[in-house]
Amino acid sequence: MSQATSRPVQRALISVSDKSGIVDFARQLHQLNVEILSTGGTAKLLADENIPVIEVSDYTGFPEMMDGRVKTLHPKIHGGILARRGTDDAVMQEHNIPGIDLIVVNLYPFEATVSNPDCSLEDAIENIDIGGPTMVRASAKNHAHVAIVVDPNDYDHVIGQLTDNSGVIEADSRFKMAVKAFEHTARYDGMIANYLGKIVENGKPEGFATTFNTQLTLAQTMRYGENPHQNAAFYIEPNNSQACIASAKQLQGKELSYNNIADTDAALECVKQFVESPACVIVKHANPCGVAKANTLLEAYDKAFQTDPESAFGGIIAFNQPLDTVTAQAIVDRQFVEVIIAPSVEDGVSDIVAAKKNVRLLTCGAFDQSSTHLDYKRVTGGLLVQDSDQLLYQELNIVSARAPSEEEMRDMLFAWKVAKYVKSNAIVYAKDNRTVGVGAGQMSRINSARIAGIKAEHAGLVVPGSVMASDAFFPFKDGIEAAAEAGIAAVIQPGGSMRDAEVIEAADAAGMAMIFTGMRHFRH
Ligand SMILES: NC(=O)c1ncn([C@@H]2O[C@H](COP(=O)(O)O)[C@@H](O)[C@H]2O)c1NC=O
Repeated sequence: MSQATSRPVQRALISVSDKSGIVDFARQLHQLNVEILSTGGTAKLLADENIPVIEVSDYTGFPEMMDGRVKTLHPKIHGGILARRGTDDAVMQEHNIPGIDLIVVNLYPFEATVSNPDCSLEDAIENIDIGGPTMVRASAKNHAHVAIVVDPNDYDHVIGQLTDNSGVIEADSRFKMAVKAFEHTARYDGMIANYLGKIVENGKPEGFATTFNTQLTLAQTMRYGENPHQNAAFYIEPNNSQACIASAKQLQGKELSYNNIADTDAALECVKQFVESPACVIVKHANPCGVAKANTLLEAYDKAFQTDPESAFGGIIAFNQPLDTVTAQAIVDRQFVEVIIAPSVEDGVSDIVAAKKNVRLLTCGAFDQSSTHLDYKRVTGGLLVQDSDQLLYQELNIVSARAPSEEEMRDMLFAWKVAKYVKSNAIVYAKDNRTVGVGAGQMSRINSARIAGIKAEHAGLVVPGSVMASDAFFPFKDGIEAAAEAGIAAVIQPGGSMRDAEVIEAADAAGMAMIFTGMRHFRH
């Protein structure tokens, strides 16, 4: 942090596009005897509110020109901001450059402008603020002497500082606001580069930008990462309004760990798929180990738990509807759980979960099914970026001789949704809207099928009559034969193998119904 100046603020420059709160703020500055300089639109607003203000054009002797492209870009402004008080006093005097001690700027709304699909390239370019970021960066650089405010939420803090410290803004505050200012301009330039880096010949943005710029904010540092010898932190995206782990509210319990966050994300994203009736997903090590939907949340939880009680121990439980007291009580009475997350909790739930003070209870708000985002995966030396896997199937094509029954069809669609959230190779056995066995993350599909069978056996669940979902096609008929032997009645899979004919033949030989979805759901 640079050495503090203890000079009171005498002069402020205010130039804002987002004018919320500015009138009150400026009025208070005036009452504190701060002289206010301001640009056209802001100056007019303040003058209309009877706040004494000097227009920047009068101050510099230069009119605002070129449709606002040049307003504050003048040595009298930038000298006043950048001058090192004590070091540059003589030169300031020589060129008649008074110091400007407080800069209040927010930028042309580039992000909002380009979020309109009809925005032209010309409009976008005119909304690239030049004078604003120049003042923001200059004052942030010279935070030893100057305070920069880019966030209307900081107006009260600044007034508090000026009032409490006889007109001085403390060094610590100036430094923090300077960091915020550089974050602000970095994000702003990142958005511009992302937008322009996507522009194709017709002047419209398309596809992926030539560089990847994003700004995530530190939400939490952790005691450790995936393992105790790894340092870790959680960064979140700005302005996130969707129901997700990044915006979830923790009502009680220990601090979320790295693995808690990853697993809660997996559980929540899986349960979000079930909209029509109460559903529960229990996740262990990023894979659903029990999923069910039912008439009540309690029944859904009970069925999900029964799939794999062994694995559910220490699991993460996600619900798609407000958590009620009966279900909360059942969880607390029955099992060790790391995290419980639901859109909201009913009255009394927090008191029940409080009996287990370490259990993390989170709410995430109502689900918005329409929200889409990009998925990122770090590889050494790079980042893989893709659309998130939002779709479910391309078709539901009955390829077997026998058509599935209504119940089989229902269970196959249920199992298919779950399989999307199981690490590949994924095999999900299901019956009556609940998982019967889940085989996850195996290097061969047949082994995932075997594991699903073993899981069902351990839980004492009956496989015969269940359906099977496979996240990708069966390369050989052996997977189908093994499933038939276990008593699987119907199979849902993408299809598309070179040996589809053999696979279908094996299903027909076993009297199984088989659906091709035409869409694969690998998850690595
Ligand atoms: N060109 C300049 O010298 C300049 N100086 C400040 N601005 C911006 O003008 C806006 C405020 O304009 P007004 O006060 O006229 O509403 C602010 O967002 C500020 O960042 C400028 N505009 C764009 O670059």
